Amino acid sequence: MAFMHFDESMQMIDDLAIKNYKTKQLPLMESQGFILAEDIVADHNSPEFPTSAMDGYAVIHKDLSLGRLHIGSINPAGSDLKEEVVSGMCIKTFTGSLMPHGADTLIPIENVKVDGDEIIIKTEVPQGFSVREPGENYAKGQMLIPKGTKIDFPQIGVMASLNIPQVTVYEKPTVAIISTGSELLELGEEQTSDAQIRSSNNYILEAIVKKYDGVPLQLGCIKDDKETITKNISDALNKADIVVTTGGVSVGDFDFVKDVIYELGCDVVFKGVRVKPGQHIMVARKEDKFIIGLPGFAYSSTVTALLYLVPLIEKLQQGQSAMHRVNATLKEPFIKRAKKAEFTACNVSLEKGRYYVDFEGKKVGSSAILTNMLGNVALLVTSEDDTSKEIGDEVSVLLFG
Ligand SMILES: Nc1nc2c(c(=O)[nH]1)N[C@H]1C(S)=C(S)[C@@H](COP(=O)(O)OP(=O)(O)OC[C@H]3O[C@@H](n4cnc5c(N)ncnc54)[C@H](O)[C@@H]3O)O[C@H]1N2
Ligand code: MOO
Repeated sequence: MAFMHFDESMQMIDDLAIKNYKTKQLPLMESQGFILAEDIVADHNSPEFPTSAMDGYAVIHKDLSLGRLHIGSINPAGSDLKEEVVSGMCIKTFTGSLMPHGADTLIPIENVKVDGDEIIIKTEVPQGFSVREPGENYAKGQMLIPKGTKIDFPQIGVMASLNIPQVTVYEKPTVAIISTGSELLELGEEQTSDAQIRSSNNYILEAIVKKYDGVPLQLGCIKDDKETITKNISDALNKADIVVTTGGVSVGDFDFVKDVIYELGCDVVFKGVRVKPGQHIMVARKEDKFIIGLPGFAYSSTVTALLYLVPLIEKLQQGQSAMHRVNATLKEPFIKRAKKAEFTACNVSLEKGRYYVDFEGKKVGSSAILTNMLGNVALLVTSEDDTSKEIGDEVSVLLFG
């Protein structure tokens, strides 16, 4: 099967339609970090009534020219004052108090001198000064937070002010993680042969899932044995919304994962993309569940998880992309090595509002070099039609958010 263009594979992920989204209700204070599954619309004005924004005296503006006003009464915040301001008088009013009826302006304490039960106007203020009009913060019917927003402190605050104790959110998808490879040792497992290597893939994937709003279900490492792989993937598919595997997707005699995915009766969205690293990537679906077969190499599985797994986690929650592309200037030449879309680990720095890219400390070699992901890392993105680049050239860089 011919490998597809990287952009086409991205478009196919984008076009995947979800039939039934999973949502749930959460108490407001447990909803931080979830994605909102309902529009939040104001059901009242804030403030509901004209409210004082300073400590001072509520007056009728045209009375300021009288120079002196009688203090009729006192109106602390929280009191439901019935008395009205009439010409020639004022009511002492505080920050957060409702403006008394009749008054249109609040003259601050600093602008007057108190003389017995009267105030003397020292410095006038314009009409309406320090009066918060109804709807100043938000107006009844106003759409405040659209569905699809990730809930963080500003949303929590605004929803609290709207008296929303329960909120409908998308469930974070459960992502089952399986690494395949008979050579793999889990964390802490004793090494018994020189042919064994320590697995990093299933752990880095768990961390990626957590960072990008999924719930990881760590299933560890399994052997390159077709029966074991079949059983583990089909069990995982029952328990999770997304199953992600690493290894076993290329052309070796023991690369069973791709065959198992076909044999489980999944619809293969694509298999094989002109991308480096990760050309053997496989994405399949079974109704609203997904299986992603990532290549075994540590750098490949990490990059392809960011490119394909993260958007699927976001898609199941109607979320927005946490990663974004920016333009940057090359501080070193970049040698284009493959006629594929390439994602090359680079160092990114921000200087005077511009991003710069260099490759200091980054090794050129196989897709096993996971340490290239350390440091202030981002991915330099080039397309299959790009050629090598020079110092000073503008390039596109993917930041991890
Ligand atoms: N004849 C060909 N050989 C290979 C091709 C090809 O097209 N023709 N493609 C190469 C590319 S590109 C990649 S990427 C790998 C992908 O192979 P698999 O996905 O089948 O992965 P494995 O062979 O199982 O493993 C590859 C490599 O990664 C190590 N590995 C595996 N799992 C882990 C883990 N959990 N943690 C850390 N490292 C892991 C494994 O030991 C191998 O060294 O195929 C190329 N070959
Ligand atoms: O798929 Mo491989 O990741 O290009 O090394």
